[in-house]
Amino acid sequence: MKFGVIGAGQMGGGIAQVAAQSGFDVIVQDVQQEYLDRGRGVIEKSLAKLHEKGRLSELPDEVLGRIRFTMDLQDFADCDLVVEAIVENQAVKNALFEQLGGIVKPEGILASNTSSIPITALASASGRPERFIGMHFMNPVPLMALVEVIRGYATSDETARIVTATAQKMGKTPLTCNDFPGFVSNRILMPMLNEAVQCVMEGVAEPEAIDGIMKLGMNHPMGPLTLADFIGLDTCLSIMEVLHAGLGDDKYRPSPLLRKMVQAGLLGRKSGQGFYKY
Ligand SMILES: CC(=O)CC(=O)SCCNC(=O)CCNC(=O)[C@H](O)C(C)(C)COP(=O)(O)OP(=O)(O)OC[C@H]1O[C@@H](n2cnc3c(N)ncnc32)[C@H](O)[C@@H]1OP(=O)(O)O
Ligand SMILES: NC(=O)C1=CN([C@@H]2O[C@H](COP(=O)(O)OP(=O)(O)OC[C@H]3O[C@@H](n4cnc5c(N)ncnc54)[C@H](OP(=O)(O)O)[C@@H]3O)[C@@H](O)[C@H]2O)C=CC1
Repeated sequence: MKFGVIGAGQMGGGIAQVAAQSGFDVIVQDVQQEYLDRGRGVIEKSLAKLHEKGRLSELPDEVLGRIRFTMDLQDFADCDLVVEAIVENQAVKNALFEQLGGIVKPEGILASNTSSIPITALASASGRPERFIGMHFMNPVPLMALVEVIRGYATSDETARIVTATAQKMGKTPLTCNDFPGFVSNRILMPMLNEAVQCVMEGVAEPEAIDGIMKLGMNHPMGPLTLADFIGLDTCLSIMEVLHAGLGDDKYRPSPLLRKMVQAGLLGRKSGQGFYKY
């Protein structure tokens, strides 16, 4: 299978890495050489770590050798499956899928790793709604077991079957849901993270205490503010906005502090500062 990934950020890089570990030939695109180089560096570090722990069946260079990096979308023409992992913005994703729909061979499947944007809307933009699906990996992709598979209104059974089988070949457990705002994962997770931000804003407790309470009290592997920093506060805000607009209930209102931090460029780990400094 020829596996395409658009976006070499934290998710795109992880998806490309795991696809290559599974034996697929992978091509990764981003809009600037600098982002491709950064993505490659992250993949190299992750492969080295997995190798060191005896969790790779091949040498890191053999896996890396199956990944090609490009800035040219035309290189995706012969892909069997393309997973998009660019910024969480519907207009930007729509424009990309309009383009990809005209480039990738007609039998190729297009998938989005979106956290919350309606799969059915992106499917319409692609011009091939039967061969369009949500393939939602979790962060960090090399370590997390789940792929949330989201069927759009017109996704065919064949597309769902191929994508489910591909996720299994990647060593993941695919679980399927329908196309509602935030799907299952972020409809449940993100209001909790947003509430943690609201607790900071209201002075309920310091960030360290909020995270400690949820880690030690609920056995969560990361506290909610650490996790929000890890995901990216810009991505968290975009997801809350989709939930708020899509479900029309004020219980999904993004915390004003979350919005202010994003406006200030405090995006979490990827910008060097969020609730914590990195
Ligand atoms: C927003 C969305 O749309 C959807 C989402 O993805 S929501 C986010 C979902 N993800 C989560 O909720 C993650 C929550 N956190 C966790 O599950 C855990 O903290 C974790 C799996 C990330 C790490 O687990 P852990 O074993 O308890 O922590 P930790 O000891 O720090 O890390 C384990 C090892 O993995 C390594 N590691 C971390 N990321 C890695 C990666 N990408 N590749 C390879 N190794 C990695 C660490 O370096 C560490 O190595 P050492 O043992 O040598 O130090
Ligand atoms: N972060 C997370 O925990 C998770 C995120 N997701 C989803 O995955 C997607 C990517 O998120 P994440 O990896 O965190 O984001 P990042 O910001 O790390 O990466 C996004 C990448 O896409 C690039 N990009 C932006 N616009 C375009 C474009 N038009 N064409 C090609 N590349 C582009 C970005 O470049 P630039 O730097 O120029 O913006 C960047 O390299 C989002 O939809 C997000 O919701 C899903 C699961 C978990």
